[in-house]
Amino acid sequence: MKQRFVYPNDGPFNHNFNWASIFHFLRFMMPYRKQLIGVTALALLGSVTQVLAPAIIAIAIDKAIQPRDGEASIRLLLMYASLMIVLCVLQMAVGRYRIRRMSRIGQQMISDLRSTLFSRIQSLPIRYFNSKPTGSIHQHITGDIAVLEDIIMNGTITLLMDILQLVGVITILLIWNYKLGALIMLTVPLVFAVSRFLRKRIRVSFQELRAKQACINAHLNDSIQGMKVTQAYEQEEENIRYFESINKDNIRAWDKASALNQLLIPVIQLTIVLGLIILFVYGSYLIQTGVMTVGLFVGYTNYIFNFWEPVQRIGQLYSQLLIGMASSDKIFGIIRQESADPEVEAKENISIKGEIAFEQVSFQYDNNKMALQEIDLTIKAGQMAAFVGSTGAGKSTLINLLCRFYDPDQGRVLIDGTDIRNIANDNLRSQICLVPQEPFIFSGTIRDNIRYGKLDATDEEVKLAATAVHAHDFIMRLPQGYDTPLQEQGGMLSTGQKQLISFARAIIANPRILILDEATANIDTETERNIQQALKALQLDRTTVVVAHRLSTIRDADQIFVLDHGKLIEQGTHQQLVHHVGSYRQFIEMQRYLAVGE
Ligand SMILES: Nc1ncnc2c1ncn2[C@@H]1O[C@H](COP(=O)(O)OP(=O)(O)OP(=O)(O)O)[C@@H](O)[C@H]1O
Repeated sequence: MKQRFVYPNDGPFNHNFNWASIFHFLRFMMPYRKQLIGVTALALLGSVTQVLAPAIIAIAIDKAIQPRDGEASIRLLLMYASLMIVLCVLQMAVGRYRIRRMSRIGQQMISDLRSTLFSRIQSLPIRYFNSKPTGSIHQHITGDIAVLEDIIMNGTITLLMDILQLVGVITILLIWNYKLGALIMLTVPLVFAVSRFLRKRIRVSFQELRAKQACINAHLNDSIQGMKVTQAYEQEEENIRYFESINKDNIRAWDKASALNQLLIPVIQLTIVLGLIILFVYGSYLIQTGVMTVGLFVGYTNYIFNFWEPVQRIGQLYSQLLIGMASSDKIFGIIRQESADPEVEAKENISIKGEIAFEQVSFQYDNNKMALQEIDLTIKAGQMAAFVGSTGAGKSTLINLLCRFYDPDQGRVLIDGTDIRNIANDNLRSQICLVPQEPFIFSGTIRDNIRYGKLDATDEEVKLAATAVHAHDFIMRLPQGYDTPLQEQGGMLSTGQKQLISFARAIIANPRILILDEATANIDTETERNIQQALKALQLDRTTVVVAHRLSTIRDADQIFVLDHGKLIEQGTHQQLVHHVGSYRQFIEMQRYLAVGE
């Protein structure tokens, strides 16, 4: 099927172990070290009982069953049986307690990790989000964390117990009869060779599986966000078909990965049979020659299974560890990312008056195309300035630099004469407020949405802000007024109403510099009038920068800057610019023409 959607892959995971991630993971475990040592001790106890059981059976056969000493044998047998019962009960009790403790520690660790990851994501530079599909970030917070959760809760402790069991079994096998022990383990290199052969293939196949899952996530995200467009263009069937195809790809990738992962099992079963043959041939000889007892022979039979069982589990855990390694690589990769403002302590905290200056500013995004070239402009404190220009001219890019979502490649952006790179981001952003083109509505009430601009605002302040931007009347007409719950993206509100709410949110924040990325959407005349009046209220007593699409909004602007292909080509007041033959005049004429046409 033709690839309709392109979701960037997270990149291959080529190495077996990324030491930086392992180190980071261990550092992350440090606060839990005492609890983990406790759980490890319990695991050790569990393994000891597991390892001792076949030895006790072997001794019971040799010392109590074989001698047939009547009552003395029965007493000994009862003693060994009681020992076995005590060991089993101990193993069960310790196992249950260990699992409960480990789940609690694991949950705490995962909860900490999730919070650390979430707070790191909050402080990442905007550039990071441009290069990542939202679905892939979801995958890290949900899917990758779930993988690590599984490994922390089950994988690590099982691995530890299996290793302890192996060490115990090997020690006993060699102590009892080192020649027989060594012979039985002759097949170990064969298993290693096969697992080495499979390792790379398993890794690649699990990596493919992960990529398919990320693709499903990304497509789900796109489909839900773009539902209106999908339904408007009747693309539902096509979307379902595409989803089914990537869903099938996912199943195929899973089949392949799990088939490869299972390949080790028959090899291990074969080695168990080989081990048993060696034991039966050489063991019988040792019994005949009196070197070995029947009890030890039975003990060896049990230990052969006890030896290969953990090897098989470790083999299967290996692929789980590889997936976990890929997940931890992604998670700690994000945590290691530099935040948008890494040297925050060294920065100035200033009280902003509101003068803005761009000094010889040039900038390009990652696509190497110049978005801004040598921009020089100054906006005095308290002025209203407007950026005008055709689509792609660089207006939003200027705003992005002013909010410090990006830093210029050349030149400086200054506020009150200070380079904004020297102002702490939270200090800067607490005094700058951006009202984006697409007003964002969070899940919550209207009151919560307005209060987002000032979390400790009183109900009265919320009402005052809404009144100032002419939103109060429409809010009061809603059934629950300010307590009307809004779903994400504010589905029940009109575009204009959403915009008024985001204006109220801005005015309640009372910033020194207000940036308005004006909506391009057509709105009715009444809402337009409301918005015009709201804008006037917003501009009082602060510097305002407007990215203007409707030129009617900026007639009174103190300065208008006209951009074209990233360059500043005209500047002045409306009066100055309309009397000059240039781009601004062309825009005005074009809008007049379109308005008459309507
Ligand atoms: N995130 C980005 N990554 C790469 N290039 C970008 C990005 N955002 C914008 N650009 C490019 O930078 C240039 C300026 O874009 P910008 O968004 O600043 O224009 P604009 O004047 O605000 O346009 P519009 O009026 O359509 O919003 C364009 O060529 C655009 O393709």
